Amino acid sequence: MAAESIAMLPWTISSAVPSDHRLPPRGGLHCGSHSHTSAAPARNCVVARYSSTQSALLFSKNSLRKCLPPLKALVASETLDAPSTPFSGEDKVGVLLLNLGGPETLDDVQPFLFNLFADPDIIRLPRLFRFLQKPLAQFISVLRAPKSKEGYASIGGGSPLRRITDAQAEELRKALYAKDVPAKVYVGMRYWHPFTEEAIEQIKRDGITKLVVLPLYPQFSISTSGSSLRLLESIFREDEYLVNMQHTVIPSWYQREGYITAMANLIEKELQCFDSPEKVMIFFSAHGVPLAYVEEAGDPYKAEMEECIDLIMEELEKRKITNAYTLAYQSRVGPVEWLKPYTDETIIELGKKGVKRLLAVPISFVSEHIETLEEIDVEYKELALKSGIEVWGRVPALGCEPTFISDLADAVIESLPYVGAMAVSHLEARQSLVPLGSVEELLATYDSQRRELPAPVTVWEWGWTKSAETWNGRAAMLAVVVLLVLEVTTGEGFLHQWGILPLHR
Ligand SMILES: C=CC1=C(C)c2cc3[nH]c(cc4nc(cc5[nH]c(cc1n2)c(C)c5CCC(=O)O)C(CCC(=O)O)=C4C)c(C)c3C=C
Ligand SMILES: [Fe+2]
Repeated sequence: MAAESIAMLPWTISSAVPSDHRLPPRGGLHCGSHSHTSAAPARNCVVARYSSTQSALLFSKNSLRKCLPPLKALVASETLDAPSTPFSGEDKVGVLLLNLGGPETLDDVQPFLFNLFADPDIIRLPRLFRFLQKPLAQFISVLRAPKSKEGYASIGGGSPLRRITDAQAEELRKALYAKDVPAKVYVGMRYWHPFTEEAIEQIKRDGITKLVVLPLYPQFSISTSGSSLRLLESIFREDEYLVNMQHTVIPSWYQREGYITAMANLIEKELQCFDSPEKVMIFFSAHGVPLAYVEEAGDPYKAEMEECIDLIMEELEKRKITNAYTLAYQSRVGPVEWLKPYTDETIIELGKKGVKRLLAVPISFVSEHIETLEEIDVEYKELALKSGIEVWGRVPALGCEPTFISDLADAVIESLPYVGAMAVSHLEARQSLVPLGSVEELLATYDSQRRELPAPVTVWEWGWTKSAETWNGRAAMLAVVVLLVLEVTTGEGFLHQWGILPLHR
């Protein structure tokens, strides 16, 4: 998706954490971060948060090493509960893979887009205007559909996501079985079939007693895993069976050895296709998110992404592969600032700097999808060749790569003793296993940043105060309504400029 080609009203995303789902205040810890620049190996950044009442943590082995003193202190002050639920033969284990979903036919495109834009984790309206969420989603999805259909038509008439995710589920089931863990594996999509609700119905019919929830996004973002977990939380809350079913969530797994190895294998293999592999710049392209998600709402996505890339580069270094590399963010939407640098601008810059060989590595998603098959393979390749890059290559998405699937199976197995445990308190568990927690705990972890914003004020103030945010939001919505009316009546404006509405000839 080209940045300018997506219809959305991004100024509505003033904050990505809905206040109506807020959980009680908890303690929070941030332990460092860094910015990432081209070719300079940025060292391990940290995504470590904790809640003082229940210890849901998101961090990796490496980040733990860096943060050890404060975390040790934290652990010492907590009750060290053993994993509470020994795993018995009576248990029926289920694994729920969460994914985004994609339209399977061109007729699915508009309703799929409606579901996406109706998600408050994608478009956030100020509270006063929440009732407009669905009409707005309808409006934007109808406007966007023709362009989006073009993209899906060019990749064969629909998204391959369901087929690939189903295959991953089947391979994961087999890998678990081979490791003596018979389990059923379900697929729950956020915006298209099979919807998460459908998967949950099947889980209930099958009488699953222990569930491992595994979002298929290596790095956590409010807009992806967060959105799916929020949905899951609301489904769990309303259902007696589910309230009593034990579960645990693996919120992100970008730091796992098997995943890192699998990514490094793919990169190493693809480098061999170039005539001078050592002269190739490795170009990690991650899906972007609006900057406000990271800076206002505490989305760990950027930090996790940077750490993930450090780990992959460290692994490659061990294999004596020391190529220059860089990270950029693709698929931005509308005029607000998204995570930078942007992929398209970076490609142009690299061309200007005389880089001749680029190997694109899609890093935020484990299946081929429209943004790899169309945006990277067609749009960015074309841009690169125009910008002076002479040789372009692309690493395939992981799909059903055996090392990767086997590692996912290990992640599930390692999480099993913690299914149903209220909190993960063991230092070793935190150090060596996937970070775990219940849906509720994990949703609470990314609330920490927001609580650190200035206290609510009653008078108008400029800046990021709650009052200012509210009034900015209201003013923005009024402006949106006025602009939309003007746009439709005059045939001119930003939607036409972005190519979302056709220009009058
Ligand atoms: C980690 C991956 C992804 C993040 C982060 C993400 C955030 C995000 N996306 C949009 C808007 C759209 N996304 C669309 C499709 C889409 N997005 C991802 C992944 C991430 N999105 C995937 C895998 C897909 C589906 C691809 C497929 O094959 O079907 C679309 C629709 C596609 C189109 O119209 O071209 C939109 C729109 C936002 C606004 C956002 C963060 C706030
Ligand atoms: Fe997206």
